[in-house]
Amino acid sequence: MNITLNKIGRRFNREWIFKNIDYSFHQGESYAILGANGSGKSTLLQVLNGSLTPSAGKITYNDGTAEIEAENIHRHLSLSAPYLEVIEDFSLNEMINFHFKFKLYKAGMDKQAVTDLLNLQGSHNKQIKHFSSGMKQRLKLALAFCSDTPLLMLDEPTSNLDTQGIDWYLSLIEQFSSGRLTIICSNQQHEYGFCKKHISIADYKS
Ligand SMILES: Nc1ncnc2c1ncn2[C@@H]1O[C@H](COP(=O)(O)OP(=O)(O)OP(=O)(O)O)[C@@H](O)[C@H]1O
Repeated sequence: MNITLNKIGRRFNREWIFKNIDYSFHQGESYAILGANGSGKSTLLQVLNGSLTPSAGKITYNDGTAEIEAENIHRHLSLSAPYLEVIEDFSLNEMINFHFKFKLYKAGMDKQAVTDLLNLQGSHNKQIKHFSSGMKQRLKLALAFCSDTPLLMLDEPTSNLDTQGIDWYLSLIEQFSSGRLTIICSNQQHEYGFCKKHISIADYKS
């Protein structure tokens, strides 16, 4: 999947969060969207994933053979973000079943492999509302990484993770990001150190 931004801007009421972004994201590359708290990283990610419309400019998605409509881009992407909720009343088992009704497993993965990856074998029937914040974060990441989509979008991927969790996240990057277009919103170097391309929101304020 390739994404092309042509003079993209987004405002809330009268306040422009960013303006005039001309940029191309390419399949197989990893990008970090960087900036201070409140600068507009999540807003840009939401524009990129089709959940917010741009206030100016044009966004184009192309899978290498054809253009994809913005309203259909959600089928091609996996997202992990603080504002993306898991279903608290579901058990782990139900959450995994539910998620993979809409997405295919990455090659070699199935429900057992996802549970093994989470290291939560004893928690199949535990309700997600009883998970710790770190366990919930691991679940969101595992669902995103293990879904067979060309686009992987991660907003603050290591929030609520301890040192071990951060190493685990980096191992998922190694194992599951190859060949995908990966876009990460972050202001923590350990989350995006492997990204070769950086987009600084501060460059698009005027
Ligand atoms: N729905 C909304 N209505 C009005 N303003 C909004 C809305 N969503 C975001 N904003 C504003 O847009 C700006 C950018 O917010 P955004 O969440 O994109 O920043 P961020 O860089 O991701 O921040 P953080 O690092 O704290 O997560 C902030 O000033 C925020 O208050």
